[in-house]
Amino acid sequence: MSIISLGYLVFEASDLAAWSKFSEDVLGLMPAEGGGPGLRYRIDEQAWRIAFTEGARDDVSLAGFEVANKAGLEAVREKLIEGGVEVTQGTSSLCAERGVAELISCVDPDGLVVEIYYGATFVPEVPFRSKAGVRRFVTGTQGLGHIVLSTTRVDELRRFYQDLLGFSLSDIINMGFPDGATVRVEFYFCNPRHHTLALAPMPFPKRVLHFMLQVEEFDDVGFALDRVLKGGATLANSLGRHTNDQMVSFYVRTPSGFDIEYGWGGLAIDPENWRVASYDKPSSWGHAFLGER
Ligand SMILES: Cc1ccc(O)c(O)c1CC[C@@H]1C(=O)CC[C@]2(C)C(=O)CC[C@@H]12
Ligand SMILES: [Fe+2]
Repeated sequence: MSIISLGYLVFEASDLAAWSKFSEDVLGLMPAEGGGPGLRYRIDEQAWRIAFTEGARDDVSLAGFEVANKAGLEAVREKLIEGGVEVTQGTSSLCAERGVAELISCVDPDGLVVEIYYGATFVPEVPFRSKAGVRRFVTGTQGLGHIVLSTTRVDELRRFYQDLLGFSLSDIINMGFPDGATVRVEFYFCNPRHHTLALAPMPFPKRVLHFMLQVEEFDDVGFALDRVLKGGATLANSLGRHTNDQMVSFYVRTPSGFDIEYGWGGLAIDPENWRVASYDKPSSWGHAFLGER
């Protein structure tokens, strides 16, 4: 009884007009109906998945993780409290704003607000439709995608996400950099998506290095790549295939300075029978680094 998916993400962004154009015209997200100030987008039947509020940080400000039901919420609440984490009950107006039945809120060791909820709102009567022509994003039991956090406190974050929230290690990649440094990135799953969370112990001025959205059809990666090149957005890493989850993807620089990975073909694992693996490189081909950070 623990976390079953990454359900929603909120970012604080300084240029909402740029994000609005980028989200719809490049990424192919669908504006959500209603919802307070800022921007809110859908990628499937869920009422919203990704939101932006105006602010100077240009970083992720909140991650919403899903539990199956009330029993799941109580189990996670107990683990957090036992682990010494302060837990706040979401008010009914906050639940209404998020469109969930119930939520609790806490803060991870790096200061990221984490909400745990069940009972998300679905709007099947308004089908997902992308102005840019994206057919389907891969969500469902795999949740919205994955997020990679940069940190200098990997031990504390591992304790929080693995020992308290119940994430499991998928694998470890020891990445060598041209300057001779190696970074040990840890990948974690909570459902059949190979990783929902990764922890990268490297200095970066933001918490989020990138988050990943996966499309069902390979051509929708190609069409998105065309829109990036045509729309003047910066390609951060070229098309490539990752060693661990076998995802074919590219990375595009967002208006907030972190990246979005746009991918297809990621491995769906059997969470009950997974063995940890190690790799010594991030990609079997491609993902050439193009954009300055
Ligand atoms: C290695 C890998 C496997 C699967 C993924 O979904 C994935 O994003 C990665 C790359 C992770 C890694 C990262 O996000 C931190 C910044 C890194 C080190 C880069 O600059 C390239 C690879 C990136
Ligand atoms: Fe990724």
